[in-house]
Amino acid sequence: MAQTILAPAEVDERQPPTELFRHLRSTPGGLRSREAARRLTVYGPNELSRRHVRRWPRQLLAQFTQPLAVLLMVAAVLAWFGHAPALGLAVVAVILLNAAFAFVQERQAERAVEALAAFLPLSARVYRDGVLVEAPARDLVPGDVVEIAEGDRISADARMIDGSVAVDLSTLNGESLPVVRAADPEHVPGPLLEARELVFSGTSCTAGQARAVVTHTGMHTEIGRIAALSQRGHTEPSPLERQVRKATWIIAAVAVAAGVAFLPIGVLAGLGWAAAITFSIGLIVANVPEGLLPTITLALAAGVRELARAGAVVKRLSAVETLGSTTVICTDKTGTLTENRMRVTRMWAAGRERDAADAGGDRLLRELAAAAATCTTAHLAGDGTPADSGDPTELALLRLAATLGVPVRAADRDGARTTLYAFDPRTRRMSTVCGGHLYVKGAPESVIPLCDRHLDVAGRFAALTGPARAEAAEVVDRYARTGLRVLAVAQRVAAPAVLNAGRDAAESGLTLLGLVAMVDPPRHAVPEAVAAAHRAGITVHVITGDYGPTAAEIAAEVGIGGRRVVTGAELERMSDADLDRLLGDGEEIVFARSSPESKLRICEALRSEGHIVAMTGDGVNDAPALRRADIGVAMGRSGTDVAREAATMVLTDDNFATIVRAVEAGRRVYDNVRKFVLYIFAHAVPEVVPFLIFALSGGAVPLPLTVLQILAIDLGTETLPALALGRERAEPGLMDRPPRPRRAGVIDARLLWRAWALLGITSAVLVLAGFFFVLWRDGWQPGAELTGTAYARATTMTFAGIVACQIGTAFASRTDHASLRSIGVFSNRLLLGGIAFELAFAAALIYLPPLQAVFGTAALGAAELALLLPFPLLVWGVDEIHRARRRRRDARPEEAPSCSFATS
Ligand SMILES: Nc1ncnc2c1ncn2[C@@H]1O[C@H](COP(=O)(O)OP(=O)(O)OP(=O)(O)O)[C@@H](O)[C@H]1O
Repeated sequence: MAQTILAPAEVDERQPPTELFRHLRSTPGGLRSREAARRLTVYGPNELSRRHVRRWPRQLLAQFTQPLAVLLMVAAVLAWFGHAPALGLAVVAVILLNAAFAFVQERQAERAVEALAAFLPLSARVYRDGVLVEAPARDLVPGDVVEIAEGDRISADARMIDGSVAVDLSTLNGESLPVVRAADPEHVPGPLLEARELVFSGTSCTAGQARAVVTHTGMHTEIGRIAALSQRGHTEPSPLERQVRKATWIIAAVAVAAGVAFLPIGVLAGLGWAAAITFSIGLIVANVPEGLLPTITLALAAGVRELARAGAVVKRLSAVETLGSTTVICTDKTGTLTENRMRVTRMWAAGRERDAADAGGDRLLRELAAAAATCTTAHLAGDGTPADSGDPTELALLRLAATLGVPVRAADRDGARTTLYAFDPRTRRMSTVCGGHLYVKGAPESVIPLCDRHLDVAGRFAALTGPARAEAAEVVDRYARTGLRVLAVAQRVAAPAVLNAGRDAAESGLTLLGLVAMVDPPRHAVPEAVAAAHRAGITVHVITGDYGPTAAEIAAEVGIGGRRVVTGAELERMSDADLDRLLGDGEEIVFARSSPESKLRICEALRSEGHIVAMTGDGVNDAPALRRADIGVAMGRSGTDVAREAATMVLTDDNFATIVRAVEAGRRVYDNVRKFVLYIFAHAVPEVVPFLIFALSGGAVPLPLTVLQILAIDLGTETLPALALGRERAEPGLMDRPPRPRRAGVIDARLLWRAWALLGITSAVLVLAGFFFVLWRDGWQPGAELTGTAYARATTMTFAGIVACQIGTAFASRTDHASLRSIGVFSNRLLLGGIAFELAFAAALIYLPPLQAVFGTAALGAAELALLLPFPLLVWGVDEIHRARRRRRDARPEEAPSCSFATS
């Protein structure tokens, strides 16, 4: 069919469908795939090309206007005027290096988030070669005929050709109320966005089902024309980043205060103004933690990337840290705890019960299976679609009918159907009308009350009396208690006009044909994941549309909670205060037959109690609860596009176990941020104390460290080990701790105590010991002048001492609680590499003559090196003992932290 195609702008979507098809050279059966492929090369992929705004120059420039950079610039200028041009140049180098470092890290973080889009490709159901297939939305072309159903994101501008849908147009016009769109065979004038017969790319379908022919794709769609929408949104800093920014400021203020305070002290100690100014500046530059923020952003981005690989795509960097403090997970049952692979195992009709495998010989059970299979819209593989498509419950019914020898072919079923009353999650039933027959299937409590007749033991129609109802109810409960999902199937024979007249009129006076019960086994990784969540102090509630006893049994099989079941009706009657009390008990609850509104209500109640809530959902109506939860979790496979858009995290494997893995990753990232903050903070004490000694001795002790040596440590030797700490693996016991309280700061008193008091003071003592050792060997007397190589060797020893101590600090920082042995001394290869770099850098500074000249260093001899050798071990050892004592204290029962939110 090689022919010319209209340019996109020439397609008039308002003309009647027959003309539109002619213009688009298509048919209601869609395009052939060869033709679609040809059009794809002509029109290009159906995606919004980002306007290529060059952002990087602005981003790079922004690095230099950061307040901390400005502070450093002031320092550089002061150094210049203070006759210390070398220091001035060094500070400029620091500014440049920092800006480059931050810029690269920010770009990497941005890319990590952008790359996630590839994990969540949008797809569309489109007719190709007359068959309905699922294709990537980017492959849609004008002329394609697509099917649109509840929960779909509409991926191209299209004109409806049959059916009707409710559409949420808020992305185009800001209106949040859905509007109804339906096919219209006429030419309809009026404003484009208000046209009743058109649907637009970027909007979503909230109800109904329809077919439509694509008129515009990619940048030719309405949304493509709205240029602003194709630009990237502004990313908010995460709470962790905000906290760290605040802490950075506090530390910068302390550094400046210390620097300024040093000035008069230095002068009084006989340093002279120029040297004192140089020193103040050095102190400030060294202690302003410039690289902290970008490093944290990068750690979060690394977490995002790793989570995506594990099957959890998060859309915001901040979600990673929120995940780590999750206290409650509210999960669906079907597909999340279970495999969503249903198989009918038991059947009941006319007082007879059979295993599905043995039911083939029973006429009534075969008729029951055929009726249930007729009341479906799913497709088995090879029957109109290449793979199974549709609701797993319906696929199970289609398979059952085929096994019992009464297969229902999709083409016959759809051809005979005159009306479809789609599955309504509120009433929990669906019906189809074929001529004079109505077939209904759904939750037994929904279907049986509409029945007034049933098949009696002899297979004749009889009134559905009280005892017969009681018998059916008893069977339902008995099946449900073993974890089976039970559906009731009913029919009605009446005049087609009555059955097609509307749902309420049609679904009454039904005849109960029987019950089918299906297994949906729990996913095998779930019990272990639930146990892990419990050890981590996380409560798991199940919120499901399924029947109470079924849900309670599945919950019990995977290890969730007591057997407290609250039905949707009970929840509706419950006051807010009662709900708070119920949730406050800490008991795990199964909310059965619940509605999307109850999800929202439970979420609100938990959040108001201070919980951090992760909530799963897959339907259109779940979107508000997903938005409201701290972490809205949508299903990548079975969920609707609408739920995926509302969620913060999308599970590409729909598996509960992945949520728990994501919580663990969140905790680990947060822990690692603390690790490198600890490491970076610890050096402050051994750098500052020597100056205090110099100042307090009134200059009797020479200044133990030069400014450039400080800069070499903070901006040279330490950088790689700090980054490597951000990549530490999870510490043992990470998931045995209770969740971090919502308000806990990343930099707390314990961290500061460990950094400054424990690691810092130990290092300072060792460093000074090294310094005095060199002085003593040189026969120095207090108050005596030290010059030349002797002084250079002494300061070099301080420099090398700090480097050696920081190696010990790096190993100590690797764990928060656990012993180093439990994680393996050599398990962080990056850190080993970082330390090797640190040693090589330090050695170059100490032994290479050109660098000696710049940094005022001198070669150290064997005795000095021998003295330095135990420093790392001593620093690490002190911290190891501290952690061991803490572990012992935590293990004492009366002081052990509670591992369960319930009992805390
Ligand atoms: N395709 C269907 N046709 C008729 N009834 C159905 C269909 N699917 C589900 N039901 C009935 O509606 C009930 C609720 O289904 P719904 O899809 O809301 O929740 P669910 O899949 O059981 O569980 P979850 O909320 O955990 O995903 C089911 O228990 C079943 O009785």
